[in-house]
Amino acid sequence: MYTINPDLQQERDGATFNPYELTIWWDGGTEKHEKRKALEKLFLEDSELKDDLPLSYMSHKQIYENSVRKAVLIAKKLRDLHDVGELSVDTYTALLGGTLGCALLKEGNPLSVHFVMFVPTILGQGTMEQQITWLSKAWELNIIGTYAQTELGHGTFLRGLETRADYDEKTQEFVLNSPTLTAYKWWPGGLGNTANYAVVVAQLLAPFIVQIRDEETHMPVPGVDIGEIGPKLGMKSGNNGYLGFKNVRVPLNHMLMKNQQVLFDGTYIPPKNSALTYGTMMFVRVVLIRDASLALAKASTIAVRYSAVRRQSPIDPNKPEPQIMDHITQQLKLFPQVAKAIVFKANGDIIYDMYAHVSQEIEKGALERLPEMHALSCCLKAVCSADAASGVEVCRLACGGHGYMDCSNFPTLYGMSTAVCTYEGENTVMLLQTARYLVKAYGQAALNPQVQLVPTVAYIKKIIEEPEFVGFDGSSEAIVEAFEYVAANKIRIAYERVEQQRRKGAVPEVATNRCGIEMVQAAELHGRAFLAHTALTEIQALSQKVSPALGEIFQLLLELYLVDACLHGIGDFLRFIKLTQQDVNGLELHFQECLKRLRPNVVALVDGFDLHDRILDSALGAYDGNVYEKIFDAAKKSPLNKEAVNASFQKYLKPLMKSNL
Ligand SMILES: CCC/C=C/C(=O)SCCNC(=O)CCNC(=O)[C@H](O)C(C)(C)COP(=O)([O-])OP(=O)([O-])OC[C@H]1O[C@@H](n2cnc3c(N)ncnc32)[C@H](O)[C@@H]1OP(=O)([O-])[O-]
Ligand SMILES: Cc1cc2nc3c(=O)[nH]c(=O)nc-3n(C[C@H](O)[C@H](O)[C@H](O)COP(=O)(O)OP(=O)(O)OC[C@H]3O[C@@H](n4cnc5c(N)ncnc54)[C@H](O)[C@@H]3O)c2cc1C
Repeated sequence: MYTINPDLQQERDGATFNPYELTIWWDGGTEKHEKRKALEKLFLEDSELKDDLPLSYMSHKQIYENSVRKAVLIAKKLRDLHDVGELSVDTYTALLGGTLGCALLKEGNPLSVHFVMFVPTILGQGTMEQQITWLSKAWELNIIGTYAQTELGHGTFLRGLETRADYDEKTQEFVLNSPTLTAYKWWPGGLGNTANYAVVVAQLLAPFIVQIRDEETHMPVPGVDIGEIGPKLGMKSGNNGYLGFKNVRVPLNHMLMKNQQVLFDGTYIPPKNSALTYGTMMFVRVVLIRDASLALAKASTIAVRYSAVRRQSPIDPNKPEPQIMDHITQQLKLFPQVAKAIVFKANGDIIYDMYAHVSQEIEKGALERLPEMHALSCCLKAVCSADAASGVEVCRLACGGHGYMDCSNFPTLYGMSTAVCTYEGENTVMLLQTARYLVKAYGQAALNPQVQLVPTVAYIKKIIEEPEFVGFDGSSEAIVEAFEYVAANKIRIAYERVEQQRRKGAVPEVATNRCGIEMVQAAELHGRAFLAHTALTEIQALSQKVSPALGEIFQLLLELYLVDACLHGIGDFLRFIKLTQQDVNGLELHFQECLKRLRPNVVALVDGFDLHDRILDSALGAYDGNVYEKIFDAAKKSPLNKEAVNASFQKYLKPLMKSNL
């Protein structure tokens, strides 16, 4: 019998808005919502896509083989959808890392990098002719590719990559070599045992399409040394691999030549902007902002539902134990994560649209907005992924001991979300990229007050025009303005310290390294100021478009997000703005007031994310809230419970116990 836990039901009955309305916004409209539901039905009800045994009880090899089996089933279904004309970009996204994809292959899909990086690189870096040659084969999965850039010795510093592609004019071929152990490609997803082609980034820092396995036998082609890199913290079925080359020859036209060319006679024509080679990474960084929102939505759904069901420790000694959500410190942990999920979602959508616009301009040869887009995508990728990973961990801790169980799904969620802090550009490195741009922008504005800065950094000029911040009243508008003011001052400090170092004779790179701490702080605050600004404009506008009941909730989430963000950075605010004791008290009380006001609606809010139980895959977070039954059922699946006495008793324990007699 399907019964809903009464505490959870009571929460739902007490909500003041309809979660379905939130779901429709979250999904991007009714049509997209219906498509998502149909897709979930198609994939989640397929018994072949379910795992009988939890992954924790499978071996490394079993996990991989099972993931390939399922990845192929998913790919076949995608092909069927394609044949009936029902395949859209949204479908791909959902199935390759989105919520649905993570439900079907919770530890990663060995074909993800094929779709997320191999195909986009051909699109972004290949000439029209190269696209015609490779794209249909890749879409149809006649070939399976990966993106092999990182090496054992270098991931961040791409100019330090050691893989060589030397041009042989006589045969008009490139010869690929890994001259050292550290030149081996290391990490690419799907490279271990799955892919037979790879985009290989080699010096001259260009992408090459290289066949790495035979199309029939799947044996590595001569001169290629491939393997899988072994177990990792998470993403256990990503099939990350290594790859070395010894005199592997590829034709000249296997170098992807949209942005840079090598002619038959070996003449090299460099790209208009060297960063164009890094285009695929920018695209993925943009997508990762939405992924951060999804990670927080999942984690907060699990922890909020559990906190409505779990009762512990009386608050009033004369009353029964309350739902743990009534401990205010529990609200402190959970509610900001719900608010961040919504704010990151709104930001992710905006950035995605901005990226689409900028990449259209780039296609036409207009590169003016590329640096701005790069700077923004880097710091947002860093800030959102870091907040998502720490938010998932906060939610796990908020579930006490049971949060530590695999069956809570927090270990997997954490493994997946913390990986984002490293891949597609390690977060500190990303912040330093943004900082470099910000410091330059500040310098331009400081030297020439008439200079026009691009919209996302235009606020920097305010502190030059009006060095004093006046009129902080604790409102959302004032917090956003203060955030920009604080960020601008942090950028100013980074700029001034870099200049000081340069005056002392340091070359720019050394000066930047000496000021790295100021630089990352400035970039983080710039990211947070952008998130706050967009949250204000987008969520306020959104509140007007939905029902008054939901509008009120959006406003409340906005306030909660902003006050929480402000209190987290209060040291910086106090440093640059004349806040009084009363102002800070006001912020603290406002924050607590937000928690109190959100309390009756928080279950409905996470219900509004509408995450299917299979997507959550958590004994603690299921819609029905039958937590204890589900924890027990999960424990029963342990192979150690299949026999009353384990063989180790006779073999080891008993002799030990007897020898003590
Ligand atoms: C499912 C998961 C799959 C995971 C897959 C992966 O992880 S795949 C592997 C993922 N791997 C990674 O993510 C590796 C991370 N590493 C990198 O991306 C780069 O090596 C780097 C950006 C750190 C430095 O690069 P560098 O040493 O060549 O550059 P520099 O610092 O000397 O700056 C030179 C100029 O270029 C500019 N610029 C740079 N990038 C871009 C861009 N994308 N766009 C536009 N512009 C860009 C920069 O701002 C600067 O401009 P300025 O100031 O001169 O006007
Ligand atoms: C799960 C996963 C999947 C991946 N998939 C792929 C893939 O499909 N294809 C692929 O090519 N790669 C892939 N990668 C590799 C990934 O892109 C790199 O690991 C990442 O770019 C970081 O590079 P690194 O490992 O060299 O770190 P490092 O650069 O060695 O970082 C180590 C430390 O050094 C610091 N550091 C490095 N440079 C600087 C600097 N300039 N200034 C200040 N600090 C610095 C960093 O901040 C960090 O604290 C994957 C990685 C993971 C974890």
